[in-house]
Amino acid sequence: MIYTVTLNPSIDYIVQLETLELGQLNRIAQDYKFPGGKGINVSRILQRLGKKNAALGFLGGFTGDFIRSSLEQEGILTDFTTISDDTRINIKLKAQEETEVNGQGPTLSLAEIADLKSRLAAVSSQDIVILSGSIPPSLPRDFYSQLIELITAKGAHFMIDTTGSSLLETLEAQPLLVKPNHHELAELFATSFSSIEDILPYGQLLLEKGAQHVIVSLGGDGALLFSGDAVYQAAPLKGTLINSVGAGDSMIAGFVSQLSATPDLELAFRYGVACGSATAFSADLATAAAITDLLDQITLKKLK
Ligand SMILES: Nc1ncnc2c1ncn2[C@@H]1O[C@H](COP(=O)(O)OP(=O)(O)O)[C@@H](O)[C@H]1O
Ligand SMILES: O=P(O)(O)OC[C@H]1O[C@](O)(COP(=O)(O)O)[C@@H](O)[C@@H]1O
Repeated sequence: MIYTVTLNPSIDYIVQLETLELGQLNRIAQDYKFPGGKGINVSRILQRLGKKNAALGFLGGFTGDFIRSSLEQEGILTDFTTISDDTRINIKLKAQEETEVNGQGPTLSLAEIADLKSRLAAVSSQDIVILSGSIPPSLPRDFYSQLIELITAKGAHFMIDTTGSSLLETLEAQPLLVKPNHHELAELFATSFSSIEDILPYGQLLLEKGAQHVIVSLGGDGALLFSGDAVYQAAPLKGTLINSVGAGDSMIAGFVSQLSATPDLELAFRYGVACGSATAFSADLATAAAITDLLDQITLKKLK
């Protein structure tokens, strides 16, 4: 079974405007509300790919109710911890350029935190747990490490998608996958990249530090996969960018959906790229049909 854990879910409020003028009254052309947060996006794509999974994390208030019922309507198993504070709303402004305004997240009580841990204690060696997204401010900074200790003690595998020291600290526990985008990777090692060649040593460094597979996503420029001594590059896919929110999460879902079923790494990477791009070309997350349409268009090059 695949579990996703979203410590800081959100309603993603997508707002489209012709132009955004700060300090003026702006009228919205179109808006959408989607259940969001990184692990929740992974769950939604896994479900569309026919992979049974359960979504865990903290949900509270009217915003939390919206997310829970949206996921249940899509047939996703939910096992969230109910909290007394409201789940956040993240604003995604699509005007001349994309601007994101993400909330900090709710305050959590000790009992709520203990409840999440007890739900996760049910995992076994057959399971994969996907830990994804930011940590609400009331949780200790090493909270992911605490969860990883609990998960690996049960023999389950995990993947993690977070940033900064929260990511680095978890590498020695050998995550199945980490997927920084190139900005996050540069920030992680206080450097900057001007070419694919610049990125290669840092992807390999994440493997050396313990990750089993590394994907470095490059937004509209494709992606790189590092595994063992091999490095693959996926060429960019052409299409009209509609909403890139959730593209990275979709990529993780596509990759893990295959990795959990076959040892064919290239196929898993193709699925990852197809899911990421299909989401970037959609208003909401990608549909199964949109993903299948893109699968044949992906070109992989083995760099090493
Ligand atoms: N504009 C785009 N055109 C085509 N594919 C895209 C586009 N944006 C994202 N993708 C696909 O989705 C993947 C993840 O997107 P990215 O923006 O790098 O991740 P994140 O959302 O984590 O920042 C990319 O590696 C790429 O395959
Ligand atoms: O937990 P964070 O880092 O604030 O990110 C949450 C946001 O990330 C998203 O999961 C999208 O993530 P990606 O675009 O990286 O795939 C949104 O749904 C959500 O608003």
